[in-house]
Amino acid sequence: MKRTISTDDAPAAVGAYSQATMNGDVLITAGQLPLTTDGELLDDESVGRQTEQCLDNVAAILESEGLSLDDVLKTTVYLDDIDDFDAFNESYGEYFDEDPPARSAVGAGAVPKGAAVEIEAIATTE
Ligand SMILES: C=C(N)C(=O)O
Repeated sequence: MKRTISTDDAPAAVGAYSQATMNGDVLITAGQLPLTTDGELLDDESVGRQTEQCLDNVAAILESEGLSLDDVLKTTVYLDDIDDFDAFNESYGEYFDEDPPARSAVGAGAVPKGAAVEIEAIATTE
């Protein structure tokens, strides 16, 4: 049965979606923007810093269910500008330096709220 995840340790949704949903062993996060828990959008920061904030938010959601980034099977990354790929990739690699999850990264052309990057993850408790 589906259940929704909500934690104050990650930014609130900016629309009609849950921070994450879970069914059985599988947790799926919503796309995380570079928002702080106070709702501040780090759109003036570098793409590397924005990537860190997105992944900090993913990690906080996972941790609210006793999981960590090590439990991530797959991420999907939306870049406003695919030319930011190398800078994004450098920061991303600091979070997943061993046995990284599968990943898709696309140049989306635009990301909500004018962010440079949005990251979602699928994780499992298994
Ligand atoms: C930021 C989002 N995840 C959304 O608007 O769906």
